[in-house]
Amino acid sequence: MKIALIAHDKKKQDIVNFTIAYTEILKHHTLLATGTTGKKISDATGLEIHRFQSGPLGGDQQIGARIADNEMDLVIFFRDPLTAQPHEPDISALMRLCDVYQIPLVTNLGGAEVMIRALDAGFFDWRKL
Ligand SMILES: O=C(CO)COP(=O)(O)O
Repeated sequence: MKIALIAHDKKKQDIVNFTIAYTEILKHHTLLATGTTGKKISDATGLEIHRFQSGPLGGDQQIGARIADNEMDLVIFFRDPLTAQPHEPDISALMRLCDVYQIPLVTNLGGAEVMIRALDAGFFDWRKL
């Protein structure tokens, strides 16, 4: 599966910890990320990650484009709900496209914990249809 990994600055340590914990599952998938998030994850885990631009510089939109092209199966996006983001329209657009194309989206650690187990259990096989 093609999985997007994104985290706002105050959530980056959370996504690093999450990917360390689930490296054994994630290494079997194609991983893509916004720039800074991807660098932190690959430095911490050694996972191979395709990195787009940083979020504020267009990375969210690049991931949105992949969704529109049916080239993304899951979006794990650790959002910071307590800090205003200069690129909020890009973030909204990315989440909107997940809804347009029925792409599973989780926006916090709790959702990600459930989704990664579902992924490992084969619950994403419908995406191959
Ligand atoms: O801002 C982001 C998502 O909206 C994340 O971008 P970075 O991973 O480049 O920090």
